[in-house]
Amino acid sequence: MHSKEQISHDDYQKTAEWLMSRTKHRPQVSIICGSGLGRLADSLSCRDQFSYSEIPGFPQSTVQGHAGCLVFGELKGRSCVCMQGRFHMYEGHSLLKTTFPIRVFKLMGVQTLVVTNAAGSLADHLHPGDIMIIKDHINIPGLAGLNPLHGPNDDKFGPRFPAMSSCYDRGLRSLALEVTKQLDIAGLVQEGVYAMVGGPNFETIAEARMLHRLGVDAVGMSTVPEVVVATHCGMQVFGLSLITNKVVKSYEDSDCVNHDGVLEVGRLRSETVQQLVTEVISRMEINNNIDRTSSAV
Ligand SMILES: O=P(O)(O)O[C@@H]1C[C@H](O)[C@@H](CO)O1
Ligand SMILES: Nc1nc2[nH]cnc2c(=O)[nH]1
Repeated sequence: MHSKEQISHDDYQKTAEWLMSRTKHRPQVSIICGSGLGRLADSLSCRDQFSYSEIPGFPQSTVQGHAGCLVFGELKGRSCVCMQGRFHMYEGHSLLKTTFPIRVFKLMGVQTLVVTNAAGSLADHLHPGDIMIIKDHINIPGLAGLNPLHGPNDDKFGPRFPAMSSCYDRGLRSLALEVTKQLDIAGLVQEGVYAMVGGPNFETIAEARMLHRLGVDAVGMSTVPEVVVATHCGMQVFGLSLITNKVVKSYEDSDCVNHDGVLEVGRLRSETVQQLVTEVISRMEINNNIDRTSSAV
C-alpha cells in the first residue's frame, strides 16, 4: 500500500511549468501509447521530445515496448502530447506515481485523454488484431482497495467522490464508430468492457473464467488508474484496447500468451490504431479558451 504517499499540487505544477518552458506546444489532447503502440507518436509533426529521465518528477519506464519518451507535436493541426510508454503498478510504482503525468497534462490545459492498451480477449467475438473501444471498465485493484485517489483529496483537481458511470465519453465513442466506417475498418472494431488486473502474470484459467462471467470483454494491466485520475479532474476520455491474444479459458487449450506476442500484434496493427486515433482527434470538438498551469484547475 502506498496510501501515505503524497504529491503536492506544487509538484505537478513544477513539472507542468518545466515542460511548458521547453516547448512551444500547448496541447489540447494527451495520448498514452499501450504496449507495442509507441509508433502512434510518429504521426505527430513539429515534434519536441523529452526522455522521462530528464523530466522532473516523472517515473521511469521499465517495460519492453514502452520507450519512455514524452513527445509534443501536432496531429492534423491539433496540438497533442503523447506518452511513448506508460507506468504500470506491477513495475513497483505507486498508483499516484503511475498517474502523475495526467495531472501535469491537466495543468498544461489538456482537456482530453486518449488511452490505448494491449489486452487479452475474453469475449468470443474479439480476436487478436481487433480493436475494442472501451465503453466501461472494472477496476479490480480499485475494488480491492488500491486506487490512485486514495489519501487526502486535492479539491483543486476534483471532488472527493467522483462519479465514474460515464467516464468513457459517449460522444467520442460514437464519433469513433463513425470513423471506423469511413476508414473501412468497422469489421475490426467493437465496443466492450475492459478490466484491469494488477499483473505482471497473465491470468490463470480460473481467473479468466471469473472475469468472463463478470462481463469483461478484454483484460489488461493498465489504463484504469489513468482514466480514474483524468475523470476526477474533469478530462474527457477516449479509450482503445488492441486485442493482442485470446485469454485461455479452457484446460484443454495449450495456447500460452507472452509479451513478445503482444508486442508483435501491436506492431502489426499500429498503423490502423494510428489512423483511428488521428481521425478521432482531428474531428473531436475542443474548447480553445483554456487557462494553463496555475489557473488550469
Ligand atoms: O501498457 P499496456 O496495458 O498496453 O501493456 C499490456 C499489459 C502488460 O503491461 C503487457 C503484457 O504484455 O501489455
Ligand atoms: N492481464 C492481461 N494483460 C494483457 N495484455 C495483453 N494481453 C493480456 C492478457 O491476456 N492479460
